[in-house]
Amino acid sequence: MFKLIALKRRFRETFGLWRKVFWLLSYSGKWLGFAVLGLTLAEIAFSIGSLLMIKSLAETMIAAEDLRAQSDTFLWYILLLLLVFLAGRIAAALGNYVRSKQGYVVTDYVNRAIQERAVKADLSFYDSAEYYDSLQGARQAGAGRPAQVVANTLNVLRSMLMLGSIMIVIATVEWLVLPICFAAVVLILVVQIYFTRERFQLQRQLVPKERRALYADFLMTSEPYAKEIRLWDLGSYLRKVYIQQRKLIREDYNVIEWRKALSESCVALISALLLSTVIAYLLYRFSAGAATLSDLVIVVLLLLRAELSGRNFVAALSRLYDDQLYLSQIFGFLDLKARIESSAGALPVPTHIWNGIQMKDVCFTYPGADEPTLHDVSLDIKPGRFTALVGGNGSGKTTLIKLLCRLYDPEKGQILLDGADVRGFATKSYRRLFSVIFQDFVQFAFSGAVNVQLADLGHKPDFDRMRKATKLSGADEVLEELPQGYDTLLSRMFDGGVELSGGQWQKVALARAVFPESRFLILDEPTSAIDPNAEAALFEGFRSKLGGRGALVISHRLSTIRMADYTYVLDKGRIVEEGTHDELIARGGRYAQMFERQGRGYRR
Ligand SMILES: Nc1ncnc2c1ncn2[C@@H]1O[C@H](COP(=O)(O)OP(=O)(O)OP(=O)(O)O)[C@@H](O)[C@H]1O
Repeated sequence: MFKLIALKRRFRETFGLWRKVFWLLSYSGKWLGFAVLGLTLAEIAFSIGSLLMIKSLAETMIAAEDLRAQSDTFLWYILLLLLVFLAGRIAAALGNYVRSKQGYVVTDYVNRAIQERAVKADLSFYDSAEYYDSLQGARQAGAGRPAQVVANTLNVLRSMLMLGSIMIVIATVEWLVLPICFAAVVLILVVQIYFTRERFQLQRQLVPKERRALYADFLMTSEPYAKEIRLWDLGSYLRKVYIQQRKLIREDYNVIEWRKALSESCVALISALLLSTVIAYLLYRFSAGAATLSDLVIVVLLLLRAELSGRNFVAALSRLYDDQLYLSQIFGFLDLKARIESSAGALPVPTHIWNGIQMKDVCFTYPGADEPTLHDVSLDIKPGRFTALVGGNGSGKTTLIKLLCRLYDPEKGQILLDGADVRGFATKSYRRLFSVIFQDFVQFAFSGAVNVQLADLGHKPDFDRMRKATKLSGADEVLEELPQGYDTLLSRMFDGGVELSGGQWQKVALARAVFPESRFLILDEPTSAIDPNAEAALFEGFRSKLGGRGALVISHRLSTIRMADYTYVLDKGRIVEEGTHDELIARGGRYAQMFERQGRGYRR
C-alpha cells in the first residue's frame, strides 16, 4: 500500500517536472518548437528507413542467383539508399541548428528566472546555508538543462525506435534471440540508472564543500580582497583551503566512479556471455539445417548493430534520468517562495502621510539565532523631523532599519504607517517610501550618473535633480572633476574607469540615497568616511533640506546627532533613553556620558 502511494507520488512529481520543462520550452516559441520536433522525427524516420533498406538489399543480394544481371537494379537501390542517408544527415544538421537555437533562448530564460528568484528572495534566506546550497544546486544543474532535455528525449526516442526496429527484424528471423537481448539491455540500464542516482546524491551532499572551495577561489581572484591577501600573504593559505576541499570532493567521486567501472565490467562480461550463447545457438540451428546462411549472416550483423543501439539507448535514457534529477534542483530553487510578499488585497501606500511611522513593542530574532536582537522597541519617525538613533556596536541599529523597510518582519509587535499595520500595504510601494544608505553600501561599477540614478529608475533621467542630490551630499565636486564628468566609469574593472576614495564613494552613495523623492530618508552612518567639513556642510540646515521628509540617522559621531530634533538610545536591543539633545544631556544618563566622553577626546 505504502509502496503504491510512494509510486503514485513519484509519478506525480515526474509528471509535474515534465510539465514544467515543456512550459519552459514553450517560451522559445511555437514555430521553433515545431521545427525541433519535425526535424527530429524526420531524422529518426530517415535513419530507420535506411536501416530497413540495408536489410532488404542484403536479403535480395544473398538471394540473387545472378548478381551481374541485376546490377542495374542494385545500383538504383544503392542510389536511393544514399539519398535517404543524405536526407537523414541534412535533417540531423538542421535539427542540431534549431535545437541549439532553442537551447540558447531557453538557457537565457532559465538564467533570468534564477536571477529574478534570487533578487526577490527574502533577505532572511541569506541567513541560511540551505539557501546558498539550493542556489548553488540550481547553478550546478546548469541553465542549459531544460533545452538539453529536448535533445536527450529525442535521443532516447531515436535509439529506442532504432533498437525496436532491429529487434523486430531479428524476431522475424529468430524470435528466441529477443528475450536474451532484452535481458542484456535491462541489466546495463539498471547499472547506469543506479550510478546516475548515486552520483547525483553525492553531488548534492558535496555542495557545501563545493561552496567552500568556490569561496576560497572567489577570495583569491576578486578585487575587494586583493590588498589584504597580498599584505597578509594569504595566497598560500587560501590555496590550501581550496586544494583541501577539492581533494575531498575528488576522492568521493573517485569511489563512485571505481564502483561504477567494476559493475560495468561485470555487466559487460554477462552481456558477452549472453551474446556468445545467442551466436552458438544460431550456429547450432544452422548446422542442424534449421536456419539458412542468410539468416545467420543477417542476425549476426543485426546483433552487432543492436549492441550499438542498445548502448546508445541506455546512455540516452540515463542522461535523461540525470536531467530529471538535476532539473528538480533548478525547479526547487525557482519554487522558493518569499515570505515577505504583498498579501492578497494589499493596499498601495497613502498619497499623504500625516503621522509617519511608528514601531510598537517590536521584538525580533534572526532566523537560527538563540537570542532576540530587538526587545520591545517603540519609536516614531515623523515627517519633517530629523530623528537620530545612537547605540554601541551590535546594539541592533541596522537590524531596526531592516525591519522598518520590511526586509524582515517583526516576531512580535507592530510597525504602523499612519496607524495602519505596514503588512497590509503592497511591499514594493511600501519599500519605495524609503531611501536608505547602509554602512556597507554598494559601489556599482557604472558611471557616476548611473550610480546616483539607480535609486530611482522609475523616472526619466533628470540631470538637474541629480545635480541637486550630488550638491547636497558633496558628490558634485567629486564627479565634476573626473575625466568624463558624471559619465566617468567608477571602477578600474573595465576600460577607462577611475577609482574613488572611500569618502568620495560615500558621498556618491549619499547622493543616491537623497536622489529619489521618497518620504523617509534613512542614513546608517552616512558620514563615517567623510571629512568633518563635508559632514558639517551636509547637516547644516538639514531639516530644511529634508523638505517635509522624515529622516532617521544613525551615527557614532555625536557632533551629527546633536543637530537632531529627537534621539533614541539603543542598548542591547532595547531603547534605554529618548528625548531632545538638551533633555538627554540634562538627564545625565548614557547619552550624556557618551557625549561627555567624545567631547573630552576633542578637548584634550
Ligand atoms: N543576518 C544576521 N543573522 C544573525 N544575527 C545577525 C545578523 N545580522 C546582525 N546580527 C546580529 O544582530 C546584532 C545587531 O546587529 P546590528 O548590525 O543591527 O548592530 P548595529 O547596532 O548596527 O552595530 P554597528 O554599530 O556595529 O553597526 C549583532 O549581535 C549581530 O551579530
